[in-house]
Formats: sequence, C-alpha cells, structure tokens
Amino acid sequence: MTTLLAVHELAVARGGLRTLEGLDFALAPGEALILRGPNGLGKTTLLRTLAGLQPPVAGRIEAAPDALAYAGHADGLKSALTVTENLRFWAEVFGQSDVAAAIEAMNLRPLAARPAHMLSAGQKRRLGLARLLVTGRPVWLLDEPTVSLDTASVALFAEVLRGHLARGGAALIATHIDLGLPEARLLDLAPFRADPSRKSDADRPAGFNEAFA
Ligand SMILES: Nc1ncnc2c1ncn2[C@@H]1O[C@H](COP(=O)(O)OP(=O)(O)OP(=O)(O)O)[C@@H](O)[C@H]1O
Repeated sequence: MTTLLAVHELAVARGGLRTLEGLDFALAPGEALILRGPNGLGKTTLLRTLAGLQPPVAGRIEAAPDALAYAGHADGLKSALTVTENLRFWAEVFGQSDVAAAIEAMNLRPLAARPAHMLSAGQKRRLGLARLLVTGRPVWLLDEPTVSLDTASVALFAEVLRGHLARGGAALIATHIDLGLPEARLLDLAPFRADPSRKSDADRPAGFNEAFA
C-alpha cells in the first residue's frame, strides 16, 4: 500500500458553517504533513473530521478503518489511574499489550506509579502522547501536540515521531511551532478557506457535529 490516508475534494464544517473546502492530499508511509494556518481557520475541524468525530460535508476520506489515531486538545486521561494503568487501559482498547516502550519513549518511568490527576500539565501531555504508541495505529492525527511541553519534551516527542515515521507510520500535525522535523511537508491551509458566501450548507443542522464530540 503506497497511501495510508487520502482526501479528495474534502470540505469540513464547524457549527454548521464550512471552514475549509477543496482539500486534496495524501499521506504515504514515512511521511509527515504539517498543517499551517491562522487561528480559527479550521485545522482542528479538519483533524476531527478525519478522526471520524464528525462527518465531512463534501468529498471523500480514504483510510483503512483501523488506521487512524487522534490526539486532540483534551488528553482524555483517567485521573484516578496511574500512568502505567492509563497506558495499559488504552493498549487494551486498541488490542495491544506492551506499554513499556511507550513509557520509555516519553520519559515516563519516574512517573509510572503516579495517578494522572497528580501530574503537571506537561506531564499529562507526555502521557497523552505516549498513548499514541500503544494504539499500534499507523496514522497519527495530532492537534497541537506540543502544548504545555518544555523544550526537552518537544525534542523527545520529535524523536518519537521520527521513530514512528521510520517504522512506516505517518502523521498529520496541526502546530504553530517548529517541531524540528525538517523532513516534514508543509500544507498551507489558507488557500482552502471556505467561501463564506456559499449557502449550500444552510440545510445542515448547526452544531450537528457536536453530537459526536
Ligand atoms: N463548538 C463550536 N461551534 C461552532 N463553531 C466553532 C466551534 N468551535 C470552533 N468553532 C469555529 O470554527 C472555526 C474553526 O475552528 P478550528 O478550531 O477548527 O480552528 P483552528 O484552525 O484549529 O484554530 P486554532 O489555530 O486557533 O486552534 C473557527 O472560526 C471557530 O470559531
């Protein structure tokens, strides 16, 4: 398989209004694509649509059903469970068993026995990102993955990403900072801003997508 994810003439909406339209891109094994664009353009909306949290308003998404792993703004941690227990829980959900590699990769060993509610914001984010490694899924959809991370943790995550790409994975990343991945392609979303004068979505119920959040 030469393509892990492809979108064709994709249009996405938030709150019943189109944000982006006419999107065409593909991700092959080993590729990272960085989404660029000003606040509010629709990067989160695009990632949520690709993750299956809301339907597209037009176009097609091609990916194997079990190919995608989404890391959004919320870390989605179980606060009473420890770091290790959180990872075991997620590994089980995704049919995996090994969490040791994820703990090592995101430097969580010293925190392994600590409940998630006792972690700092950056530590929680490291755990949230470690979760990607226990999904076993090839395409990572990442929404501002480095928020709350210090410089060393950003570098650590860039290493994790490089390893994922080297193993034939791919990543689509919305980020405003330089991740230190010179091999990544950039996709400027500004040319795909939806035309606000379009009326074709008026018949879609506003907020429909939120039912799937
Ligand atoms: N829950 C919501 N209901 C209605 N509209 C929303 C909702 N959340 C966001 N929007 C609007 O949808 C548009 C796209 O938002 P989105 O979060 O996808 O942008 P973004 O490109 O990810 O922005 P940022 O860089 O600030 O994270 C924005 O104009 C935003 O105001």
